[in-house]
Amino acid sequence: MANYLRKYFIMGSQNCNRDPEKILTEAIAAGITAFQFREKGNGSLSGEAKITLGKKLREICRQYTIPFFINDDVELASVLEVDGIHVGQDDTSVARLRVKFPNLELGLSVSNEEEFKKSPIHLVDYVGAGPIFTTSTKDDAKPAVGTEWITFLRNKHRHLPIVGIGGINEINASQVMEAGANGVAVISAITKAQNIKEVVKSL
Ligand SMILES: Cc1ncc(COP(=O)(O)OP(=O)(O)O)c(N)n1
Ligand SMILES: Cc1nc(C(=O)O)sc1CCOP(=O)(O)O
Ligand SMILES: [Mg+2]
Repeated sequence: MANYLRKYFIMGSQNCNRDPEKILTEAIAAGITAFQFREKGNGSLSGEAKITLGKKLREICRQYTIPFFINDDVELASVLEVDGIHVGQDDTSVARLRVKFPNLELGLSVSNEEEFKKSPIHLVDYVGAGPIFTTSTKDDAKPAVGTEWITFLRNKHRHLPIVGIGGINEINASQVMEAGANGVAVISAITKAQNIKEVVKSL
């Protein structure tokens, strides 16, 4: 059941202080199980530059058979021949995506009870639950919800694939798993790591 969620790495060039291709290649060698291209926020690329980087990162994932997700950008989903799409509550609806991309994995962010109530859980392959801890990576992140949020979702849906996100690192990842998550999604824990191999192993 969605084993690819276990160590889910998310990255865009705006998160990197060195070559994103090198960071992704090191993270794959270290054992990540999925990758999401999230080119978004201050300093991110757009237009042709975004597509060019997306193609390079997609090719690396293809080479190592790592599932490749795109964040938000539905047009790029086809261009990059992605394995899956991750959307939030205010992005393209999961219902539309399910019709347009019947064979892709679909992930949806669910950050609180209000969002949970209006989410078509039966249409998604997994939910991204967070921010579990405080994060400085996403400017418009909602308030941290703690690992209780994972427990809440797990009690509602015993078999729902859940990935925790937000402020997760090699030290607190075990709390997220113990609360019932299938995996952890991280950005800065890997992009800012001194030693990617050690961090991914510890996750
Ligand atoms: C695995 C995963 N979970 C949550 C998110 C956040 O998605 P969203 O709420 O749409 O916010 P942005 O990432 O688009 O800023 C995610 N990307 N991945
Ligand atoms: C992209 C994203 N989504 C979040 C959510 O709560 O939905 S938190 C977040 C940023 C995660 O970055 P880091 O691992 O560096 O904290
Ligand atoms: Mg989004």
